[in-house]
Amino acid sequence: MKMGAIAVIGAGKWGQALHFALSFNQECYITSRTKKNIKNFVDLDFALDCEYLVIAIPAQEIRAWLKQNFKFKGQKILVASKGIEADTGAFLNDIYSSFIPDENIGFISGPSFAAEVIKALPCALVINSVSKNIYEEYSKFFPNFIKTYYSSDVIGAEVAGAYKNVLAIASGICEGLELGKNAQASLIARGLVEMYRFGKHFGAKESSFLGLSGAGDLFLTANSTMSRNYRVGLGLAKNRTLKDILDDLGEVAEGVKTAFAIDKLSIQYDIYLPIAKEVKLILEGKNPKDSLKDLLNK
Ligand SMILES: NC(=O)C1=CN([C@@H]2O[C@H](COP(=O)(O)OP(=O)(O)OC[C@H]3O[C@@H](n4cnc5c(N)ncnc54)[C@H](O)[C@@H]3O)[C@@H](O)[C@H]2O)C=CC1
Ligand SMILES: O=C(CO)COP(=O)(O)O
Repeated sequence: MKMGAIAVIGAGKWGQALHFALSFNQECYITSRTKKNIKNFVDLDFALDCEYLVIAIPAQEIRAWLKQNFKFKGQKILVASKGIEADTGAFLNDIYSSFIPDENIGFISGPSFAAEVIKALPCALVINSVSKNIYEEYSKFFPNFIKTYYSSDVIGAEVAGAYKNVLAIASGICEGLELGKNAQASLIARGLVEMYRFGKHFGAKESSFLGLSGAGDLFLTANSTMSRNYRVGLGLAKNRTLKDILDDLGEVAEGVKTAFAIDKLSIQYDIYLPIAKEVKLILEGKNPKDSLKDLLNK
């Protein structure tokens, strides 16, 4: 194994932004399914032999990708994806845990549009891991325009990062329906309560929802057309079909599949999640105006 070497796996928007940021203090490699003209682009085998691996592929692809490609030989993983597996309702940490010991896994969370990170604009992020060593080792790799914090609340970070994408869809719908800023702020605030209720069920800490991973990322994503999930919501409110919206987007909007995962878990564990439920129903074709009426009267 190449000790001390770092590689990013997945050269989408976030993978490329992280590669850019992680190249400030050291050489950082990057790989993806198709060859790209990026500095230090390497093949997958070269990347998998690095001690530090930042994985930025869509949540729904992770299990199959790990099965097909990954062999654990002591690598330290930083998970950059935000989502819950739709088919099973599995959290990403559970998926990674069956391939890699928990002490070798960290999750990066917090408000971070790739388009701003790749311009070296400042932001603050959280590295979440049961092992503080993972935070200490990874935080040294980050450039000085990114401040990193440590948290051991892996499930809190995971839930917050995944749930805010669903709420960003709801917030985009709110703007698309021209319901006004009062409605949008009400939706986001109730969304925060809802995602904490969900997280608490799985043992997440309240502090994660009050900080960068929860409120920070939610306020960012649910207030900006820079968010792909928000733009999905805008399209749904304008009665565009989901297929049409996603074809146009050409990038992943994790909230779409995650809405189904959350709904599955909400039924399985009997957790009251009215906003996520309506997002899932709208994705299945319910008229957003009917969802609004139902939310106001619940
Ligand atoms: N774009 C952003 O601002 C941020 C994105 N994220 C998260 O990072 C993850 C990736 O997002 P983006 O890079 O923005 O998406 P993207 O749509 O720009 O790129 C996804 C990349 O994953 C690759 N990919 C897809 N399926 C794959 C597979 N089976 N095996 C290997 N590679 C595969 C694609 O080729 C593509 O390069 C998502 O979970 C997203 O929520 C997190 C923070 C910020
Ligand atoms: O997670 C993000 C910012 O923190 C990116 O959000 P979108 O995937 O909605 O663009």
